[in-house]
Amino acid sequence: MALISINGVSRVFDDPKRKTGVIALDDINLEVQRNDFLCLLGPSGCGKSTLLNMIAGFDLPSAGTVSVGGQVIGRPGADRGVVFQQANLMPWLPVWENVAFHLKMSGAGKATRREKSQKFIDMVGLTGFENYFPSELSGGMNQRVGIARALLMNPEVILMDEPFGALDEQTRMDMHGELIRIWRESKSTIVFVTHGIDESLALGTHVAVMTARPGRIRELMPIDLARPRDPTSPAFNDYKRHILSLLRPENVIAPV
Ligand SMILES: Nc1ncnc2c1ncn2[C@@H]1O[C@H](COP(=O)(O)OP(=O)(O)OP(=O)(O)O)[C@@H](O)[C@H]1O
Repeated sequence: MALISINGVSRVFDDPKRKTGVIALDDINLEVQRNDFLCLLGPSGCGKSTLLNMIAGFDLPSAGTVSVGGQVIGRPGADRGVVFQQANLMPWLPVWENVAFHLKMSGAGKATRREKSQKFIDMVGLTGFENYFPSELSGGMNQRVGIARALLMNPEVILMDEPFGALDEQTRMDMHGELIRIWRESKSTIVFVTHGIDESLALGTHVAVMTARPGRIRELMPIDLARPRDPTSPAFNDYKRHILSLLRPENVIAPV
């Protein structure tokens, strides 16, 4: 059985100003297996975040269902960890307290929080920075704290909404390598929103290409590329050309 099942999901937002509705998602059907790394790829406004928010339980479909582990999602839960574009850390708390934030909310004592956070601080490569504050860290390091915070709850699924969108190119590429290592070590299942074709091909075991207005899945493709992935390889560029043809069907690039 798939870990995540999205069945006939549509989402219509009211637009009271224009007295009409915006069809953000139209009849989405997708399955994500345990340990998949699915990238949701598409142009701005195609409904990627809306779909991710429904898996997270922040929003509900207008029609259809989203299930995780066989349970229909109706609200957020500890089985789903979320990482946003901004790490949303508490600036007044050191790294280890930010990582253990959800444990504090559930009433765990300081010694337990400190101990449990260490494994994940080590996993994201922040050993030695436990007592630093977010303002003392780079953007990439702050995102690592956000990832460690999501991992600590041992979620079934990690949901990431353009988590590296605000990082420079070099840091983003470094973070791709780190995330793949973390994904393998933690044996997690990841759904990752991006509008970057290269990013989706660097990361995904699968890429779901979406089209805009109304948002639909144009194609779900398994990515059969060895890791570490080489963005200059012919196979990588074959995938890229195919994705471009899906995103811009009127503008197909001839093979070279
Ligand atoms: N709360 C809302 N109320 C009304 N319309 C909304 C709301 N949230 C999203 N939309 C609309 O739904 C569509 C999809 O938005 P969404 O943010 O999911 O797209 P996206 O693919 O994640 O875009 P981006 O890459 O720019 O973040 C857009 O047309 C957007 O304007």
